[in-house]
Amino acid sequence: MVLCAVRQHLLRGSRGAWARFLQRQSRCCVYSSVHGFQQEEIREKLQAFPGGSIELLTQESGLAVLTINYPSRMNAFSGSMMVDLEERVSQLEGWTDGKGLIVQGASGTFCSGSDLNAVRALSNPQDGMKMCMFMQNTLTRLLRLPMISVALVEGRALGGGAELTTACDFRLMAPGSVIQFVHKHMGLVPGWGGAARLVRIVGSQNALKLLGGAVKVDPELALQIGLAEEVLQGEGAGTPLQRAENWLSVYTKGPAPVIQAVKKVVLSGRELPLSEALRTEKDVFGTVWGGPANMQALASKSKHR
Ligand SMILES: CCC(=O)SCCNC(=O)CCNC(=O)[C@H](O)C(C)(C)COP(=O)(O)OP(=O)(O)OC[C@H]1O[C@@H](n2cnc3c(N)ncnc32)[C@H](O)[C@@H]1OP(=O)(O)O
Repeated sequence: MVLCAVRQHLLRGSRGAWARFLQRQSRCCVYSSVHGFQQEEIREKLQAFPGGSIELLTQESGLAVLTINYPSRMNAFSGSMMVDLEERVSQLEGWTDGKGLIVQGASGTFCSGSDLNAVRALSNPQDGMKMCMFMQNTLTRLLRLPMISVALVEGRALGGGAELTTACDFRLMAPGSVIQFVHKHMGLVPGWGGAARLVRIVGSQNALKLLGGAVKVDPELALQIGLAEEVLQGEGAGTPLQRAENWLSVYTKGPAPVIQAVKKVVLSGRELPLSEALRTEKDVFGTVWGGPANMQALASKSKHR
């Protein structure tokens, strides 16, 4: 009832207020203090395991590139990189011009999972669960960003690195690259939300095979089961990053509010029960209906031949 009143008020009020309301909704995390999760406490623990960085480059075109950068450890995630990632995701949430995001690893390889040195030091179940909640919150927010995201996989995406690829809308693989959920070999299962997302991407049968067999997924198999969208072929066609940018630009062409609306309606269809998804779709529709792009298209009497 109260929410309805707020919604009506916002609808009657500015379009910006409603957009901000929707944005806040998409920032909701999986875990909060209600679940015994104390963000600051775990941040402090993670910061005690430094090394590497997460770099964010935003471009005027509305595309951003997020780079996992710890080449001397094959881009494994140190504790401070987990905190960095959370901060970069916050920055992206506030980027009103954002339309597309490419997540890549530095120096020709994607990510070798969590830093095993940090894993050894945090090996008690309580700390492990806290790290897991922190990463689930961050990766859920990454997947829910109102922009179309791509994991550009070169080299290896192992363990948590494989999980990270599933927190993007699409996976593009370079020839010779591998995605491998190695968790079973480590006596583990995914904990960063990778299993839940994998089931939604490739179905439960394929997910069982990939996790149960710790299968090395090459580009051919990834295409076959729907884990990857494309293999970035062609030596002369620029760097893998340029090829990924070209691939993504097809889907991010157009005004930011429209591209963001596209992502929001697909996201709600993916995550919400049908009635709720339909209501969200209506709300998002209301943010673009009569908006500048819509008015311009009407004025130019655009044809779609
Ligand atoms: C969430 C659950 C998880 O993510 S559990 C972590 C899962 N990942 C792993 O177990 C990866 C273990 N590493 C490997 O299998 C190999 O190092 C891979 C990545 C295949 C690379 O092999 P190779 O090309 O021969 O290089 P290398 O072994 O000499 O590695 C270079 C340096 O990088 C390091 N490294 C690699 N991965 C990690 C990691 N996850 N954590 C910490 N350090 C890692 C290696 O130890 C090696 O370091 P150094 O040169 O010996 O000092």
